[in-house]
Amino acid sequence: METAYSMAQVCLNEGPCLPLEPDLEEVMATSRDQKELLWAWQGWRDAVGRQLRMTFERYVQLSNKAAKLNGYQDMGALWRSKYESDSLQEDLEQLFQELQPLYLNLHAYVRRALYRFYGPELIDLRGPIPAHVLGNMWAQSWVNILDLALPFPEKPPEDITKIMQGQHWKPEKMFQEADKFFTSMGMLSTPPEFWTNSMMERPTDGREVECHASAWDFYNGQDFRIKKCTEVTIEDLLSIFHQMGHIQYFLQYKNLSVIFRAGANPAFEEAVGSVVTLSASSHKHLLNRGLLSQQHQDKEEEVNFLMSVALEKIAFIPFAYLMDLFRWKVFDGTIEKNMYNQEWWNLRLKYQGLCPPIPRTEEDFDPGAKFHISASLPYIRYFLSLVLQFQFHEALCKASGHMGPLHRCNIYNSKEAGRLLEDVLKLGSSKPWPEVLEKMTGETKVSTKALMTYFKPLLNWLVTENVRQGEILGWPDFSCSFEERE
Ligand SMILES: O=C(CCC(O)(O)[C@H](Cc1ccccc1)NC(=O)c1ccccc1)N[C@@H](Cc1ccccc1)C(=O)O
Ligand SMILES: [Zn+2]
Repeated sequence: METAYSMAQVCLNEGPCLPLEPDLEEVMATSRDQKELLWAWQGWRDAVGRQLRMTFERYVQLSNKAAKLNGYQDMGALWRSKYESDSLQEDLEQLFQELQPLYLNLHAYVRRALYRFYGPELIDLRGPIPAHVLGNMWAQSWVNILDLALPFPEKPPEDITKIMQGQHWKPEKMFQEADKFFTSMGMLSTPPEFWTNSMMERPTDGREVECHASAWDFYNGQDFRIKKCTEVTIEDLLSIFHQMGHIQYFLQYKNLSVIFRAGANPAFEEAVGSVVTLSASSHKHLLNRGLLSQQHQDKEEEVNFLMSVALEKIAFIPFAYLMDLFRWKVFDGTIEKNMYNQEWWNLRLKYQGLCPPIPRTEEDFDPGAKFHISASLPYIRYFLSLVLQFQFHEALCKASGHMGPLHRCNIYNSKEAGRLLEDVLKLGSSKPWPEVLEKMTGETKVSTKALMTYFKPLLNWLVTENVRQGEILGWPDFSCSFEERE
């Protein structure tokens, strides 16, 4: 399934066939022609999802067999056991409910912005949003339609990708930039092997590679690598920070017994790189690194900035939650194989407030169009990481002596924050993760408080704006309409 996903392409009538990275993702990110977006969206699902369906059915059977032979109810139970909690699903639902007001306000606001651009024939102001116009192949991040959803369009942010390309950034420099962030905090730098053994660009010698980024620990205390088909964009720079967070964890726990060379739990592994990205994407840091020229941000520019972070992080919440809600139900038999696609879209409607842009059938297998489903990679780790990374950010900012709003904090150069983060990462998985969380934040429970604090100024603005527009929160018109569109 993973190979089929990594090799899939969508062919133009006459002319080239386009791979997902960078071509189809570029179309989904930049096209404002809903027919072109539909072509890429449907083409990818025809090329990947449909092909994986039969294999996925067999994969479910074999996975459950393996899980049962290892004493678990089903594979979903085995995946959840990694978090060592007998109230995991209830705790996750609680976190999701706490974040709903933020998501519903963002959804209503973005729906209005898309209505303004695409019109009433595509957008129903009381209904779900079609999944192909959100700027991302899976509608998991909406940051690429910031231009359509900018609160103060007369004060557009600088285009960092253009600035990077204008400064002739190369992939290696992007990796050095991320490495420098960690060393600026007094943390560990990558060994020479990293720079010779990593694959930082898609090979041009014809080798077919899996382009979805990943970081690898070779468990010999010396060999650590990243594999990524890097493009010179701000999105890829931030993705590299995420990958270098995995590498930093490897470096910090490399002297532990091999059994403990892992994150405190899978969400901790994902949160490390993402927490550094919160600082790296701050206006202060990008200015300091010469990627922005505008000195200060006024109130309105700050709302614009918070909107860009929310389009990345808040839009992600329901997607990251439903990915394993779906798979847990497939593994425990609640979702039978002849209902995979309709149940997938039921969850996409219920949690994300999205509709497919065209009718879907059980010939399709749309979940398979996402890497982690084809690669059998659990996803709830990213949902939990989203909450954790703001809890970590708050703790590290406090350690660095930051005063003022959380969204203005940048822990670059902070040796105090570096020491706190090091002390936590050095533990690997040698302590129960609530103890590790307590060492970092003083709390033993995952809490949405820090995330809500970070976005408070934006939520205030969103609520005011949505009330002013008379928006309906949610999607009472829950049917997905497919009337023919020119
Ligand atoms: O998939 C990723 C990044 C890849 C990864 O770094 O999480 C990678 C996934 C992977 C790929 C192949 C084999 C195994 C895992 N994870 C790692 O490289 C990794 C994971 C655990 C320990 C060490 C490395 N991010 C998710 C979610 C995400 C995260 C952050 C920002 C945006 C979106 C996505 O793109 O949907
Ligand atoms: Zn990761």
